Amino acid sequence: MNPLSSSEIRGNWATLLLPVRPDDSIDYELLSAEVDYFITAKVNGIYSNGSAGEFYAQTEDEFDKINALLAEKCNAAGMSFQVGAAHPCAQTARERLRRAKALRPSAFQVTLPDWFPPTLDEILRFLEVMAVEAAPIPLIVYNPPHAKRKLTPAEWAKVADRVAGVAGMKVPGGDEAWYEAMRPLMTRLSIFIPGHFLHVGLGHGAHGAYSNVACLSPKFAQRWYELCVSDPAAGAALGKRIAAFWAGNIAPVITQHGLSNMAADKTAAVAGGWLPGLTTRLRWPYGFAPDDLARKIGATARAELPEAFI
Ligand SMILES: N[C@@H](CC=O)C(=O)O
Repeated sequence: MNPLSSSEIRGNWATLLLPVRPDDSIDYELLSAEVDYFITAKVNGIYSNGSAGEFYAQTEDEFDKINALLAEKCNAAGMSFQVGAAHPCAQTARERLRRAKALRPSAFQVTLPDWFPPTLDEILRFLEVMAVEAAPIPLIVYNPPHAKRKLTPAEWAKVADRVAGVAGMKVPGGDEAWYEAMRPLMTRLSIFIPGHFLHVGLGHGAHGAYSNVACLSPKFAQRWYELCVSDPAAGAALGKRIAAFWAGNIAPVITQHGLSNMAADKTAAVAGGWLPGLTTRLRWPYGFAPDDLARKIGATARAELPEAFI
């Protein structure tokens, strides 16, 4: 694929959830079926190695195999794709990015160095080097709610000024004041907020979501994004129902059951039922939701959001 510019990175992007067998090995056949499904669903793009792709729990051989599979299928289908070259160790992240460059992704996703919270200078030094390594392929900075260091709007402005290779971000979003502070950056950086707040983010000028709603149903998430663009009022009305379903059913996987964000994403995917064989299992040592919880959430989803299952 060709590298994408910040203004081209928009819409509904699906995360490549890692299918894990009971013995903790990766089910590559199911991974391959998953990529095929996303291509058929005509999502705006696919990305590997977000949290639900479990980038932090892969050997380097596994990283290479997963991303080669994604790239081969996406390059053949003309589907935009991003490679998550993230790793808590900056040196390993740089090696991942170097090896994956030959796969010709549309962009790379990186997280910030993790062990000790980095200063802004350290963050800029990290991103400058990663951007030079990646060029001409741009970087997306994945700065999730649980990151040790969360960038403020003023710090994002410094990143944009100093590192031209950063094209976008994947962030939790914020309130009115946050969107107001981010407004000057919206023509320079692609801003992606959480999937279940897509309607709110788009209404404030954000560009899309690396989407947890696409975990529940990739096709529905795509239709909803397109509705938000063609008919913002109808998109917002549907968005309110999606957000209510999320608050009542998916968020409690984290807030009541004490599981991780990636456990919630996999629970949503199993509830959606679009990839037979996928389970809620995460790689050792992380806990995951029992299958009957996912089934129960799936039944609620079919009652509360029937249009997600047509
Ligand atoms: N945390 C997620 C976002 C989408 O569900 C990921 O990147 O995997």
